[in-house]
Amino acid sequence: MSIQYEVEQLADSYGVADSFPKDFGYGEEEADIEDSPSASDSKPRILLMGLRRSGKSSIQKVVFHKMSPNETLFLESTNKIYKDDISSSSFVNFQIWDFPGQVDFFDPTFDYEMIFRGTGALIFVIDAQDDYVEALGRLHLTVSRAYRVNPEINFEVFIHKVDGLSDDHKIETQRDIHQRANDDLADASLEKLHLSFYLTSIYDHSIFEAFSKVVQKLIPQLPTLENLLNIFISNSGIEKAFLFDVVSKIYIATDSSPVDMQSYELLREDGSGSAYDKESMAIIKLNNTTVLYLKEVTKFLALVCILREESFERKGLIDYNFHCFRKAIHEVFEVGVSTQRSSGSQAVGSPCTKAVALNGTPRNTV
Ligand SMILES: Nc1nc2c(ncn2[C@@H]2O[C@H](COP(=O)(O)OP(=O)(O)OP(=O)(O)O)[C@@H](O)[C@H]2O)c(=O)[nH]1
Repeated sequence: MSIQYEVEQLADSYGVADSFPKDFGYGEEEADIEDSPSASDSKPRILLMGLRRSGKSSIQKVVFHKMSPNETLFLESTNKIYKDDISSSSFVNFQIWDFPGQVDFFDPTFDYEMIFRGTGALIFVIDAQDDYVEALGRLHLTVSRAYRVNPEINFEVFIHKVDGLSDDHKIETQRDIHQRANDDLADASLEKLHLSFYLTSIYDHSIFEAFSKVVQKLIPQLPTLENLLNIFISNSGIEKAFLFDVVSKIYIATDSSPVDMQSYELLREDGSGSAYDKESMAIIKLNNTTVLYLKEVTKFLALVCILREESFERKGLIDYNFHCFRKAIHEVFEVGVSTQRSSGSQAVGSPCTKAVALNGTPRNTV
């Protein structure tokens, strides 16, 4: 009946927290670009690059700073590298570096080797509403340089502003960009360099979905989180479950059943950060006999489940399983973070008191 045994086994057997990156994304927003390479190496970094006006700053503001898409019309051009450390407000403890469109690799003051060495993912944004020939040239130059410095980088191409394109046009644009970008790589004997493509727009859920996937690739605990979600839903009669970053509303993990876009759009309406605390929960009955169930997992993570009304009759079981699930999630992350923060205020005590939220905020668990 319960999942306690299974989740405990899983949490125990996984080398979990040991693999948590030390200094997982902490850094000073105003930190200088000339950070020492060793310090930069330890901070997982997502770079946002692309031509001028392709939409880089808009993406960052909409996903991580709750800017409404219409407000981005008034964004000024970025003239220097803008570093955004989102670790204090979000589970996603990464730095995002928004690069001005005109970055010049041949400028001797631009130490791209140092930058690429500490990079986890490089997102290259292409404006699909514009002529993209120049962007493709820039993409090739950028990824080939980055790959030579650090072949471990995940290369992600956002074919952006697709809200202005018809469905047919979207597919054709993606096919064409995919083909040309890979042809360019083949010509340079860089077949091993893998590019992932996403169709995105800040005017709908697609930018959140794409960012979720980019971030998930950088979370070493992802398979464990997916396993825990699978165990949780199969023992609780739940159809689909997502672990959401409360602030950005990107999802950190989901169970292994397919993601239905309509569900995801629905979920974006929930989990808003401001009034969110340990007691937070929501049960929303949707008129199509489906229930949306939201619970706090950590200060930065919420579990959102979709289930049938009749399954919800066993709410006691679901709540008990959730309790075990939540405990396991805390265990997955706590050791690495508490080791990392051992010089901080929280003491390493019994398993019930030492847990910390995922980005290091001390808190008590049940
Ligand atoms: N239609 C549409 N417009 C977008 C989208 N994303 C961004 N824009 C618009 O594109 C314009 C440029 O956006 P920015 O975010 O300033 O572009 P940037 O790449 O940061 O530009 P630089 O700072 O010059 O490098 C703005 O007017 C945005 O409103 C999108 O998904 N769809």
